[in-house]
Amino acid sequence: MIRVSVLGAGGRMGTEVVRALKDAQDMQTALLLGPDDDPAAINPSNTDVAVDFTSPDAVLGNTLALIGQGVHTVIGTTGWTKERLDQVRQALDGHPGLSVFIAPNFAISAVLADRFAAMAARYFESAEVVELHHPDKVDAPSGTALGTASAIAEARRQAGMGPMPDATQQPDPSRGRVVDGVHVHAVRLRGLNAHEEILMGNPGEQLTIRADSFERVSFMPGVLLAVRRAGSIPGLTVGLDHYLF
Ligand SMILES: NC(=O)C1=CN([C@@H]2O[C@H](COP(=O)(O)OP(=O)(O)OC[C@H]3O[C@@H](n4cnc5c(N)ncnc54)[C@H](OP(=O)(O)O)[C@@H]3O)[C@@H](O)[C@H]2O)C=CC1
Ligand SMILES: O=C(O)C1=N[C@H](C(=O)O)C[C@H](O)C1
Repeated sequence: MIRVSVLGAGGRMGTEVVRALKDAQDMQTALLLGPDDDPAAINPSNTDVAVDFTSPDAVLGNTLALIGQGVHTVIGTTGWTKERLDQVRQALDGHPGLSVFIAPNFAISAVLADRFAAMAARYFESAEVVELHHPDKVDAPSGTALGTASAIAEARRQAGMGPMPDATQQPDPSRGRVVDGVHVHAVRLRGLNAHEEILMGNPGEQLTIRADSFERVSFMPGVLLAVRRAGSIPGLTVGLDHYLF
């Protein structure tokens, strides 16, 4: 049995993870932590894998604490930057064999959408990303959209493509956040869950790639896969594609 502790267990994702763990034959819940609990309560004597769905403010501190405790960690929480990832890598240096796995998105639809976007990017002059979420989400743009934009930018770089056409000139234009040269737009609307649309255009044609997570259960197969694979790739791994393709 894999003993799994959950940080953020009372949240929207944490609740769903606890439910999924109860249904998984090969897993058992260990500690369930909320914002007032000390992540250092989690250690190898009570936990094989810790899962974090907390908040962008809390996740780095939790991760460093869990590395210090020598516990494999699976993270869905957003808020990662290059600098923060470097801090995790540095902390892992002293812990050979330990793994930290971060997935901006655990839904297969979103992972595939990203992959398709990276494949398509070199063939289109223009590309923009629109993410649409429930209005209780604290960060914008979504971690998924940031990853998608970077993947598109990298594919364009590899293909030797220049900047996208854009004649916008007014002093205070509304064109979303520019991530690595790719415009990313965020919609917050009651009734939505988690959705992403990747738009690509050429003269006279357009490709739209869309992923919809209507319910949080859509993330659970990916979370359970990452828990089962914890420790299989030592160090820091970002993206469910590492376990899927
Ligand atoms: N990778 C993926 O596939 C997905 C990622 N996410 C990401 O997961 C994160 C959580 O989302 P969601 O569940 O909707 O958010 P919620 O706000 O519903 O849940 C977060 C929970 O974490 C708790 N919390 C905050 N700080 C700490 C802490 N230091 N230690 C333990 N618990 C803490 C909160 O408590 P309190 O409310 O009392 O502060 C809350 O219960 C977000 O970053 C979101 O973007 C979401 C869906 C899918
Ligand atoms: O907060 C959410 O809900 C989600 N967050 C993740 C993100 O920011 O990409 C994943 C998914 O979009 C749902």
